[in-house]
Order: sequence, then structure tokens, then C-alpha cells
Amino acid sequence: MALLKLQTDQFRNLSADPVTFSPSFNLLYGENGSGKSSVLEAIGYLGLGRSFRISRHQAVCRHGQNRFTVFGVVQPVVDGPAPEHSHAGDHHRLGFARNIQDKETLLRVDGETVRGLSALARLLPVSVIDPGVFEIVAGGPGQRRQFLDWSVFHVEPSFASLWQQCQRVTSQRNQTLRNGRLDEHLLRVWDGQFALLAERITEARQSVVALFQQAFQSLLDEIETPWVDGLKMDFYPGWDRKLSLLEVLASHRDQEVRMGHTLYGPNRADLRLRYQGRPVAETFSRGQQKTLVILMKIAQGMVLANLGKQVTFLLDDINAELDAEHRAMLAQKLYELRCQVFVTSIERPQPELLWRDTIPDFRMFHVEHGRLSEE
Ligand SMILES: Nc1ncnc2c1ncn2[C@@H]1O[C@H](COP(=O)(O)OP(=O)(O)OP(=O)(O)O)[C@@H](O)[C@H]1O
Repeated sequence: MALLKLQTDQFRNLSADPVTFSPSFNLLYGENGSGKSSVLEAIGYLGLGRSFRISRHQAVCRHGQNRFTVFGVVQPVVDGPAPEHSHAGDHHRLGFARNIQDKETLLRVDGETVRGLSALARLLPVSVIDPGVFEIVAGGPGQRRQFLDWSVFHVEPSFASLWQQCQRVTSQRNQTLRNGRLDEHLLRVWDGQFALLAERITEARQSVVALFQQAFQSLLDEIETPWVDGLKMDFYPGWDRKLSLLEVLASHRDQEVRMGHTLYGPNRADLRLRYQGRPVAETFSRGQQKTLVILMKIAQGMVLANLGKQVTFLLDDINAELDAEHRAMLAQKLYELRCQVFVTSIERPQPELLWRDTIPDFRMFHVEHGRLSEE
């Protein structure tokens, strides 16, 4: 799916005028503070249910207002000429509204209220590449887990509900661990449920890691980098798989009671990146880390593209982070994968510098005071 129409109400400084986008590339440029990132942030709300810049919904609601909405129309992208008759059924209308005072979120798909964010997220897989993205390599395991789980969510339909159940059981288990007098019987009940969910989550993650590694390897085969050979990417499920999770939990009971929370299980999973046996974060230069993250993001797009799903990439403010060669490589690959892409920049972009070979269909927008004018 690609986002073809966007309309917001009381979202940061954005005007309420509807905007029509290209299913391919959209280039947004404008001065600092004009509203470019806010456009990408609004798109992100439809695919992620939150801002990719800040955790509080309140921050995006126009100052002095109590409610904001984001509305979008998504449509599958067909290769070649558009079909003669496009059916209304091909489109989906997505809506996200948040009342700040009541802390209530209203989600709608095709006019119907839906309960979970996944109904929206499935229709618009959004992947963000902004200056913070490099934390996937440089940051802790949580960043990589989030990165991995984004693909798992889009590939394995049962994952969202499994993960939700696992979060609930983990929180009950943590409460029991923290309880002054340990209820060993109750803890065993939670352990049993936790271990079952952990198995299913780990299976789902492992199968997606296999697809991801395949895509990543084929990408590495195409490019020339001196570090390709020594690089290893291993999935750590959150405990030593030579033992069952139940065994691990039983043998670390005292430690977990002392800490008051769950120390082993899928909530500790990681995608371990090593170069010649050492963590990449310790050995790679900043530039090498950036290249690696970009390749990982492209590989993630490949995994979904191979399953017939189109990813919408939001490239926010990356000119200062990536040199022209890397930007071109990224744009070229995303074009080949038929991804929808939004790129922001301060200067008016020069499309001929963005792509190596063909210049795809694109739309260019000048952003001024929260208003987009197409050029
Ligand atoms: N809640 C809000 N209500 C009203 N205006 C806001 C709100 N939050 C931010 N703004 C304003 O909206 C404008 C848009 O900011 P945004 O970050 O989207 O700009 P940008 O074009 O991406 O800028 P830069 O190039 O500096 O990153 C800014 O001028 C900011 O002061």
C-alpha cells in the first residue's frame, strides 16, 4: 500500500488542506521550522500509531487545542499502467484521532472504529530513517528488538497478539517476583504461560531473521565494502537455547527475586552484530555503522517486498548524516523495491543527483508555514 492522500487537523503547524502524494517518491523541502518533519510525523501516526520523534501525543497537538486528527487514503501499488477500472474496494481510509484531555484515541479503518493499532499498521508499513536510526547499531538491544519486531509484525500475523499476551504475563510475573513473600506456586503458573508464549514468539522471530539474513546477504553480495567478510549477525532469543526457558528461570530464581523483574525470555532478545568477533558498536567507525544501518533497513524493505508488501519509507533530515553516494544507493534500492518514499531537505533537491540511473516518478513539494505546494 502507498499513502496517496493525507489530511490533518490541529497537527503541529500543519494546514488542514488535503495533500495528494506520489506512490513512488515525494520530495519535501523548506526552511527550518516550516513543517517538513511534521508531515512525515503525521504519516508515521497512521502506520505506527505514535510519533517517531516524541513519546507524548500532546506534543503534536496544535498549541492551545485539545484534539488532533490524521486521516489518510492508502492504495495498493500496481506495476505498469494503472488498471482501467480501479475499485473503491482497493482503497482504505485510515483515521487516527486523539483527545489530549481525556487521553482517548479513536482509530478508524474505512469508516469503522477499530480497537487495535495493528489494523492501521498492517495497511501502511512505515519505516523511518532519521538521525536517530543509527541507534539500531550503536544503541542497546531494545533498539534492535524493535527493529526486528517491526518485520515480524508485518510478516507473521499472529505476532502482535502473542507479544501483547507476553507483555501481560511478564508484568504479572514481575509483580509476583516483587511481592514480599514469594508465592512459588503462582510464580510457576506464570513461568508456564511465559515459556509457552516465549517459544511461539521465538519461532516467529527466528523465521523472520532467516528471511532477513537472506535479504541482507544478497545485498552485501552486490556492494563493495571491505568489512563484508568478518560481519556476523546472530539472533539471541533472550536465554541460552541449549536449555529450556523453564530451566533457565528455575536456576535464576534468586537472582530474579533480588532484581524484582524478569531477566530471561523474549523481552531480552537481541540481534547481535559482530565484526571479527567483537560488537560492531565497538569496532565500526560512525560512517561504517551508518552504512550498516542503511543496508539493514533496505534488507527489511526487501523482506516485505518479497511478500508483496510495499513499505513507506520516511527519510527525515538525513542529508547531514549520509553522504551523496549513500543517499544515491539508498534511493536507488528503494526505487528498485517499489517502495513509497518521503524525503525532507532544507535545500530544493536536485532529482538528477538523487538517483543513479532512471529518475522515477516523483512529486516535489515546497513546505512553507505548514502548507505544502506542489511544484
Ligand atoms: N504543537 C505544536 N503546535 C503548533 N506549532 C508547533 C507545534 N509543535 C511544533 N510546532 C511548530 O511547527 C513547526 C514545524 O516544525 P518541524 O519540525 O516540522 O519543521 P521542519 O520543517 O522539519 O524543520 P527543520 O528543518 O528545522 O527540521 C515549527 O515551527 C514548530 O515551532
